[in-house]
Amino acid sequence: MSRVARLGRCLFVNGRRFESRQSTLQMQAETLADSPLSTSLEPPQFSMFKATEIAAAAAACAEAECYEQLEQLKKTEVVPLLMEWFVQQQQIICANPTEVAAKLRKMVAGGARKTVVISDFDYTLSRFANEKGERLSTTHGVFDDNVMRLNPALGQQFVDLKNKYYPIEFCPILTQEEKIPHMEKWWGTSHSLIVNEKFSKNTIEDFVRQSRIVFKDGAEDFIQSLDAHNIPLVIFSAGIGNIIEYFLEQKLGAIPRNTHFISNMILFDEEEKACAFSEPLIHTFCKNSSVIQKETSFFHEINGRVNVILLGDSMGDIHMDVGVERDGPTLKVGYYNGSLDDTAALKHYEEVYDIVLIHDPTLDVAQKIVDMINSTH
Ligand SMILES: Nc1nc2c(ncn2[C@@H]2O[C@H](COP(=O)(O)O)[C@@H](O)[C@H]2O)c(=O)[nH]1
Ligand SMILES: [Mg+2]
Repeated sequence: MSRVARLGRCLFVNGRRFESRQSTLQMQAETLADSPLSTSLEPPQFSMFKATEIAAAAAACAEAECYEQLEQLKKTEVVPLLMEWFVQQQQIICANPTEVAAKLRKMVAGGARKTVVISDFDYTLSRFANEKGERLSTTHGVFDDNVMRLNPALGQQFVDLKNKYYPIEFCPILTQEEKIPHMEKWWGTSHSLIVNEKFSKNTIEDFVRQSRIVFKDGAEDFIQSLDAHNIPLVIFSAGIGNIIEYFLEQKLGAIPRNTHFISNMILFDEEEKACAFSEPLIHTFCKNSSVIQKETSFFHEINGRVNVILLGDSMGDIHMDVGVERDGPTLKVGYYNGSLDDTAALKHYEEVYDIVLIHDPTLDVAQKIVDMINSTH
């Protein structure tokens, strides 16, 4: 006759812990009902109940847990359907579908309450080019465009900086370490031009209204669907956070409650004139925990959100999840805006991003992933 005992939610038969829930459930129903429970391992209050009542409680508890796990498994049945859709899309490259499917299963099982989205802004939530293939603006680029109209000499300085440093940023030969001093020089010089000109908050808001920043198709719906399901959105940008805020206010009417920013912020004086930039400087190659203030106000909101969806367009975006304390998966979705002939660059994106989107002007993939997570809870 086997000796059966329960400790909390664990079941022991002859001292050995039973792992499988199904067999546990079956065994509990059959075994506990007629075998004397070893009271040596049972908490004293159990001794007041008859074995049959304990058996029924144990079976019910295991059944509930087993049911919950079966429900969790059912939820993840949607994952193969999404993977099938990925495979059918021309613009999607998924180098390791098995690993992506495993991450998606964990995210679906965890649900919206365990999920956080960390996204770059320039050329990730915003479009890289318009339908004619013309390059659209970054948040810094708002000054390139507008200052040229008001003060051509100063405007040319912004444009010269971009023409000099943008090729360095995306140079396939220089290492990130070799690029960093150039990035610091670019960001520092352009921020100094803005502060020295003492642009007012109103002027900058007008610049945004007249800028060539364009949301990716579906970006408004994506951001609002995250807010509707209480999924935090952390916009981690080496651009200018104020520009992103003004852009969201102008496009969405208000900044959704769930949306938070880690970015370079223009500081204004009492006359609302630009007087400084926030520290530390955030450039393309330091988008990681080293620039996150430890007591960031919204950290309490993302605490416990173990599953991360990371959206980026550059190699500098792949470590934006570093610093979020957790043990869940990060699903990295990368927008590739480069040339299809540049096979080395494309291969590099496939190595660092789980899903690579080729010249994709939409948020469709990210929306499908979030919809799947939301639909199963
Ligand atoms: N036109 C300019 N673009 C700039 C300048 N400084 C930086 N940048 C670009 O911004 C993005 C970073 O933003 P992120 O949201 O994508 O992290 C970076 O890729 C640079 O190309 C500037 O002075 N002018
Ligand atoms: Mg970007």
